[in-house]
Amino acid sequence: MVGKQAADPITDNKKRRRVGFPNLDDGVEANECIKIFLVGGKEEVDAADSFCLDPVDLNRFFGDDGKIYGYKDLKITIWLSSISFHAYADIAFLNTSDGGKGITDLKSALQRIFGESLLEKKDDFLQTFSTESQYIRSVVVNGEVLHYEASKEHNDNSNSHLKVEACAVEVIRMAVNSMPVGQLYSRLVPLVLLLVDGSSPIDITDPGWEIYLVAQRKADEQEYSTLLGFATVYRFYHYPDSSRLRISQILVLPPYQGQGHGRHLLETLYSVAISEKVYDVTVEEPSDYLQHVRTCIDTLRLLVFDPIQPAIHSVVSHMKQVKLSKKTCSFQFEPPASAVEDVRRSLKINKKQFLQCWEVLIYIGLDPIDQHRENYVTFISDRMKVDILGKDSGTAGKQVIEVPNDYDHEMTFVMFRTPGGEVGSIEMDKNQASQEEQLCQLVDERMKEITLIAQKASLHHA
Ligand SMILES: CC(=O)SCCNC(=O)CCNC(=O)[C@H](O)C(C)(C)COP(=O)(O)OP(=O)(O)OC[C@H]1O[C@@H](n2cnc3c(N)ncnc32)[C@H](O)[C@@H]1OP(=O)(O)O
Repeated sequence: MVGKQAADPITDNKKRRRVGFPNLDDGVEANECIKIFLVGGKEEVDAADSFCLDPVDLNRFFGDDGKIYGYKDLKITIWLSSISFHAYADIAFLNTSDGGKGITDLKSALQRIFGESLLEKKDDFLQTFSTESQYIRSVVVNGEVLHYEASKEHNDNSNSHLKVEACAVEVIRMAVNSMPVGQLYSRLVPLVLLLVDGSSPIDITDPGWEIYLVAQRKADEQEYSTLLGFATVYRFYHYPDSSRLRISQILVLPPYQGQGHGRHLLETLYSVAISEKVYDVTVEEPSDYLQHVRTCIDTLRLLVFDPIQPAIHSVVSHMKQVKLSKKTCSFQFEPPASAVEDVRRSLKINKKQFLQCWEVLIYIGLDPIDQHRENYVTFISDRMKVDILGKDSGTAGKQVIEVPNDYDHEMTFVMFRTPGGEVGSIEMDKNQASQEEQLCQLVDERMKEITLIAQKASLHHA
């Protein structure tokens, strides 16, 4: 025995290791083993060039660590119909074994995303392309058509079945708390969960919710065949006799993004707000890209809104003539209260959004910006300081501290006042240096956003 031990140490070590850590299962991240395809017909299921979705984060549906356990070589392929919004999951693996972390219940995890629209049998799923081919049409038949836009042909590289060819695109408005519409929304929930960051489903029984569907039909046909996108909007009461519209979720299906449908949907919502004399329109936690599209639209609307042109002109000419110092200046760079009110009343743009656009309007007014860039950056930097620190940001005894925050760079600062306003000078110097650095970084980012929006807006305005 002694001789054998001495002769075969490797085998023995291996055995010991196995006893210590029996079949340890590292699991696999949901993001790595699940692929979801959006398909518009039977023939696209299993086809090599189907349209693959890019979900924000699949891991969040799978436990605390986002992992799936107990499967060897797991591959999950999900087909999501863009006709009826049913889904089917093809789950393939070599074998299952409990490696200490159990065997993940895939069916219930997938149901948390896809709910009742997840069908068990592939044949049933394939059948929906014929049995439910008129699904969208049957839902929107009683809807109110708000907008007509003859769409152009797009020569992009997207999947041919999902491409919007010569067709008519309309926005159709419906209350969510009616049977067919509530059911359609329920079938759209998986797309909302997968593609709208941080979203959760709306309450389809609440009469305050409306859905605005972007639907397309072929030019030579009367019936709608494809849903391109949608927005859910809540109507809040506003004292004494009006309402506010809040856009909660807006989604253009990925194959149709970047073709102007999001823009048209927002423009339609604004025209509803204007014609129904609502107080204003707000957007619930807009993503960066939606905020970009929204600010492009609003800037274009503001560029042709006469009542505010004198106020823009006054700020622009002051900025062209005077060198702004970093110190506080008595000139009023903000839009006057009357302009804020005119913009809200006529265009339904709320004050916060107007201030975002105001910066772009001043930038465009200074064109060509080069010789006024320094002044403009001071203006932006001062505005950001006020946003972050409050009006009296120059006062001693206030500091900015950084707070981890997943949502918004601009919210990562908190101001606090130290007791008696006294802070150790070395400590203060360090903090101020890093505050300055961080502020510079935020100003840089904001300058990039403004430049991009100004370029787009000038292009469309010209
Ligand atoms: C409150 C919330 O819901 S936050 C979450 C928002 N939703 C999401 O993030 C989900 C995923 N994203 C989406 O659904 C969409 O991308 C949206 C809703 C954000 C924007 O909708 P889209 O249809 O993609 O935007 P749209 O096409 O109108 O405008 C985007 C770009 O297309 C350009 N465009 C406009 N019209 C056309 C056209 N006819 N042809 C080609 N491009 C066009 C615009 O100039 C714009 O370009 P830019 O980004 O370079 O400025």
